Amino acid sequence: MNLPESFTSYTKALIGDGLFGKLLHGLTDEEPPASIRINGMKHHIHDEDTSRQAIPWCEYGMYLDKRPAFTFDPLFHAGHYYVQEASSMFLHHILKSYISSPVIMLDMCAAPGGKSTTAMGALPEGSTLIANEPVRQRSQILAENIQKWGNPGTIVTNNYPKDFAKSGMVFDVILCDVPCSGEGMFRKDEDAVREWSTQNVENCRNLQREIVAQAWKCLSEGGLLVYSTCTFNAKENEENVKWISEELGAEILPVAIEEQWGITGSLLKGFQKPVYRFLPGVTKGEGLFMAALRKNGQKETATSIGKKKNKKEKKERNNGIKSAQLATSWLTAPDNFNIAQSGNTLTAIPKPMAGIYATASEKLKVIHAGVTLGTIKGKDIIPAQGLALSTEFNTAAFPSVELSYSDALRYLRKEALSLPEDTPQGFVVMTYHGTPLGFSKNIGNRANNLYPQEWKIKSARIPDNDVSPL
Ligand SMILES: C[S@@+](CC[C@H](N)C(=O)[O-])C[C@H]1O[C@@H](n2cnc3c(N)ncnc32)[C@H](O)[C@@H]1O
Repeated sequence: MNLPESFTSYTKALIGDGLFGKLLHGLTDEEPPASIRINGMKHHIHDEDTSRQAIPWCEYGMYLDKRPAFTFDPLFHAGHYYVQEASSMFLHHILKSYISSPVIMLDMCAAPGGKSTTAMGALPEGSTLIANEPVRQRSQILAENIQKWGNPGTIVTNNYPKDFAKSGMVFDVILCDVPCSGEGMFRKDEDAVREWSTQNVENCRNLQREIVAQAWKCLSEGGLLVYSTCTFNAKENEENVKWISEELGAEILPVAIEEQWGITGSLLKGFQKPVYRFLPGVTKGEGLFMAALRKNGQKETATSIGKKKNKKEKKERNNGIKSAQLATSWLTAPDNFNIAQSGNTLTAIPKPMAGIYATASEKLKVIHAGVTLGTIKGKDIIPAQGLALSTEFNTAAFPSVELSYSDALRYLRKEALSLPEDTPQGFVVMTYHGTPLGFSKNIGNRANNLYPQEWKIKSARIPDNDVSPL
């Protein structure tokens, strides 16, 4: 790896020769450790499994001995786990340290969804998360990953931070996992090395401050801001945290850590505040920086938004009422939801998030919310992929067909499958190891594969054996 000279000289001066030697070894001689994070709402972790190499700062995280081709694991597509490098899971530890009752959280820079799904595993039940991504194409990937995860308490938006600042919405917790110069990605992504420059570090720093300044306007008094980058330099890290503290008045919060985790503290001279840096070669994970900050002031929660009623929401609910009666039987606890109709699409919105959903629909570009139930087509409602993957899905509402490993991959490649002869006509859930993958429509002589075109596996290869790490 050819590290840029100005990166090397700056970083050496910042972290010292000893740490730099370890970092260099980590970047050039060590394989990036493979790790996944289990979806606790879909998959049970067996405590007695002593072979599991736990990630100490996240109860759902585990290191793997090798990196399987996750694409060929149907359970990966069904949202049983997320492939995430270990350092990023530190967000779980921060949220667990400071959040103990339901909150409304905003993930401002959320695609592809690693930290949003981490947050969902850490926040108390009854919380709502808005996962936002301003880049349109990336917001679609985010919506896909959020739906695979299957937690109904999520809204996905496609907006810029200034849109949130204008919306008047407030949040108890905001994560700014800001775009950065990506030094922490050097060993995984050669483009990160090629694209690095001191000018880009400066540009990133300015953009990061802009994002945080807008986010700050949406943070409730007493609210928690988590600032995060995947880069090493102090300009985008300590200097920004110092700026947030001095210019915006944030309190920098300590998080309990253990020495053997190998997390490095502040490297900026004269700034001895609690911040957390993960260096390859020192920590078992990729490069990352995180800090927890509090907006000082009288504690008030954003949950009051959830109590606001909105005319638009009521109208949508009334329009959808007939089809809604049918679609609610598709949920395990329909009484916990309101049904919203937008165009021909029916969506189930958890009652505690009704108010925030209404406000978000009015002020922001919402591209996914709650559980997408289906699309009305004539007398039919075509069940949605999001329903099949939701943790709220009542699987008993449809007949199901259990697929073999190779058929499951064929289904995920959107190939037509022939179903057993005794399969009833109509919509059928395709399962693998009892887990829903999606729907087909059995029309007698054949079955239409309803797996979303944009989600399908593109590779034609089918491994002989199941590659699942679970
Ligand atoms: C570090 S990545 C986020 C990774 C994500 N949090 C995860 O864990 O999967 C930063 C994201 O910020 C988005 N972004 C770019 N410009 C932005 C802006 N002006 N405001 C907010 N986000 C922006 C990028 O498109 C990118 O998806």
